[in-house]
Amino acid sequence: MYKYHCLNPISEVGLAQLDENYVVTGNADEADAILVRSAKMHDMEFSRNLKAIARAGAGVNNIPLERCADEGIVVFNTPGANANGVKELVIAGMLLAARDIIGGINWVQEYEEDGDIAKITEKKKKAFAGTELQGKKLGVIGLGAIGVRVANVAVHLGMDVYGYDPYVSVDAAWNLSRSIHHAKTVDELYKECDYITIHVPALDDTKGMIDKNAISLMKDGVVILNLARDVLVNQEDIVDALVSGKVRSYVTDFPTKEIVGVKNAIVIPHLGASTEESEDNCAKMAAAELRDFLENGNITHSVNYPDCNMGVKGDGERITILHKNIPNMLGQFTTLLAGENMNIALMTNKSKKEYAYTMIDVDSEVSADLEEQLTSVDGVLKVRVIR
Ligand SMILES: NC(=O)c1ccc[n+]([C@@H]2O[C@H](COP(=O)([O-])OP(=O)(O)OC[C@H]3O[C@@H](n4cnc5c(N)ncnc54)[C@H](O)[C@@H]3O)[C@@H](O)[C@H]2O)c1
Ligand SMILES: O=C(O)CC[C@@H](O)C(=O)O
Repeated sequence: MYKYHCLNPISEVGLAQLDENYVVTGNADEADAILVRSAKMHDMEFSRNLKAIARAGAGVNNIPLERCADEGIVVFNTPGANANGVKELVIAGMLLAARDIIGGINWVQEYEEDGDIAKITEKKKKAFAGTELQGKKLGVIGLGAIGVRVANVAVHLGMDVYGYDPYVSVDAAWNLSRSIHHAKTVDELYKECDYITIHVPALDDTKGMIDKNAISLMKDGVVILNLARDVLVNQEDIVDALVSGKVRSYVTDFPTKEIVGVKNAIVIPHLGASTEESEDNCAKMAAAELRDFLENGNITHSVNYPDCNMGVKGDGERITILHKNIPNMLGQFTTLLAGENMNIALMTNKSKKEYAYTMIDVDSEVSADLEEQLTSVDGVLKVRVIR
């Protein structure tokens, strides 16, 4: 029986996949796995029993990834599972910036009781007029699950689209419309585009990438959209640019104390992934990743350990070892198994940066003593025997 703990509400459709072998617990310290959305986990202490954290979503900047890796906790995310939801909100954001739809609706509500509303409307509506998206240049920074979808749909809206992503994956490149211009530098995109939307993770080299220097390269009256993370855009610089009129509108999914209430900031309360479909997709993928890891030891879509798959565990026992990616680990493991006269039926080892994972199927029972010896090998972070 495995225990899981939810730090945020997780869609029931996903949780339903955790069958009779799973029970929810309100106590994170006794959980084998944690499911989370945006709850901040940096200050949390993790119990030795915790094996995995699944982020039902894409961004993992709320989780201390390296500390988890050092403590032998595998962190998963759900790539692409909410990308369509975010894409649709980006398009809505562009439309809200192009015309003063929000101002117009608010104005109508003020006249709710007025019998002459139809007549006044025709007089006043010009105050809320705007422009169309067709024919405008859109720059997409980050061509991952969301960026590719936004770029492709913008092409269908008649926009001239520029994409920038120095690390674009082969899959993403295949999915990208051929009519999208490849910006070789982000500065080129800044200089060309009327709308700029950012879809990169919050990393050391992306935090604050849209600052006063970047903004100074952009066209006067540019619209910037940020449905990725607040920290990607320097908050003081964007406020200054809105006040001066250099930036016509800033659409963000991240309310901060600096941006809320600033004229021409369209601030959405982090609704990008808040659709039934995205919530279900993320929860289903997260639950499936956790099950496969807890029951078979397989790792899919981890952000701090390598992906590794030896299929469904058979009748024999499976040893899984999370360890540092340093020389001679496999040699030490196999020597210890040989010392116990154990036959290895199947073995896989994968590494990712400083961390590695070894899975070993054996034909006989793993003793507590062998488990202890494997755990004591220098560089081993966690050993688990799936029986
Ligand atoms: N508002 C929301 O509710 C919501 C929902 C999902 C994701 N997000 C945010 O959006 C981000 C992107 O999501 P995704 O699903 O598209 O992720 P993804 O991992 O599929 O794509 C990210 C892309 O950014 C690129 N990239 C990384 N560094 C870059 C740089 N310096 N310059 C240009 N490109 C760079 C990567 O190569 C990758 O292609 C997430 O990390 C998350 O922070 C927000
Ligand atoms: O869980 C959410 O609502 C937001 C998720 C989003 O920020 C993500 O990075 O996937």
